[in-house]
Amino acid sequence: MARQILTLNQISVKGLERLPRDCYEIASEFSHPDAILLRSHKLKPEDIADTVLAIARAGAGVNNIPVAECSRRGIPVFNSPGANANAVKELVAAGMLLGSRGIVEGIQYVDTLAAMDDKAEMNKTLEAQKKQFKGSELVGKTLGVVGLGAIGSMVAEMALTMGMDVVGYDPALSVEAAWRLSSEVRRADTLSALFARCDYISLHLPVLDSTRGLINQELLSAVKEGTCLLNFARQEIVDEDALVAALDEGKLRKYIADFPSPPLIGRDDVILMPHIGASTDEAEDNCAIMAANQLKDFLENGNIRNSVNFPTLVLERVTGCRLSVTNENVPKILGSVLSILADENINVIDMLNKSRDDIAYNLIDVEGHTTEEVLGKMRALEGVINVRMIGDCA
Ligand SMILES: NC(=O)c1ccc[n+]([C@@H]2O[C@H](COP(=O)([O-])OP(=O)(O)OC[C@H]3O[C@@H](n4cnc5c(N)ncnc54)[C@H](O)[C@@H]3O)[C@@H](O)[C@H]2O)c1
Ligand SMILES: O=C(O)[C@H](O)COP(=O)(O)O
Repeated sequence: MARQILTLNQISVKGLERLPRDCYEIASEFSHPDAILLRSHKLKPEDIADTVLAIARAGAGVNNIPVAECSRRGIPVFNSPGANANAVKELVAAGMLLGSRGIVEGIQYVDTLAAMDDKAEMNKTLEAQKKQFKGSELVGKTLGVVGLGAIGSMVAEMALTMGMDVVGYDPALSVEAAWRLSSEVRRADTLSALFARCDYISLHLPVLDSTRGLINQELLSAVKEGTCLLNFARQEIVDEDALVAALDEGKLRKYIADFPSPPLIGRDDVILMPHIGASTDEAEDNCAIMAANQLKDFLENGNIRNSVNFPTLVLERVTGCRLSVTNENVPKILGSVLSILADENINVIDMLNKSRDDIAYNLIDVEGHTTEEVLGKMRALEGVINVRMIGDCA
């Protein structure tokens, strides 16, 4: 029977093509889907049917998904790290240029000349007025990058090639991300040290409980006078009252962001875009392909790559029948699962077990076949969250 994939946003066709129609039905309405594929749709716990085995986010941020609830229910949530990083980097480059030159103001001024039909008069007027749109160059200025993951590291690299000095701050930097980073990026030990010395600051960290409102009044009051703050990460990372105060006081010269909000719209010192950081053909394709591939491999093989709540676990198939077991990360459960198989004379050929936070996940390849009754015994064990037969088990 074909698996049903519920799409809650428009997903690039190139990604959907990874899910062949003879094995997958894809639609924006299913009452009992096997999986959900989405972008920024705000997913409520009650909208996740009991049949859902996995959720894939074609994009980076997963703050629109109730991840803790998914973990409790044993549902892996996947994202597509890095797949839209270049798109965001390019928009940040545009944002920095919009912050350094009177581009937006100049364009708006030119639009006011539409009624002037004398070309010579127009030239004379704008040559006289253009001094108000003078800016400064990025070369030699200092950019602070907060969050040096997939996007932040690319933004840092781009700024270096534009002749800027780059300072970075990331207390949770992964080893992989550190290897990607240019040695020319200088390290700030604290956020306030970064805020005190940069002409431009660009945010590239996720919104988490620990980062919500991170850019607060204390930091913004210590910012170098005339700094331009760029936020292409998430609105919630910046405390809006503190931001407005810093702009009103002239501490911040400009705020350039991908997240409009009523108190910010219409201000001369704010440039807002409608959350288009990842809206390029290339990023939409890359994210959808990565998300669909990960979903397919999970549904067909139980493998987990790029999950935000499950451990990475990939096991080559050696038999037709594979079992996946998700359980609370406590002792003895795996032993009990294996005892059930042993009692049934079912031979284990290969297996892998990994844990992450409160979740343990196991793939067990068995010889021959197994039955729903055996799985029922496993499901009845205390601490087992779900058990799935994958492949030719019946
Ligand atoms: N505007 C857009 O359309 C758009 C597109 C893609 C991503 N995003 C946002 O950008 C965020 C980053 O994306 P990414 O692909 O670079 O993710 P990533 O996971 O590769 O990098 C995030 C980095 O932030 C760091 N970090 C975590 N907490 C931090 C803290 N308190 N201070 C400083 N750094 C911290 C992490 O260690 C990591 O290195 C996403 O979570 C998403 O919210 C926005
Ligand atoms: O986190 C992300 O990947 C971005 O915010 C992109 O969101 P989108 O897929 O809705 O454009």
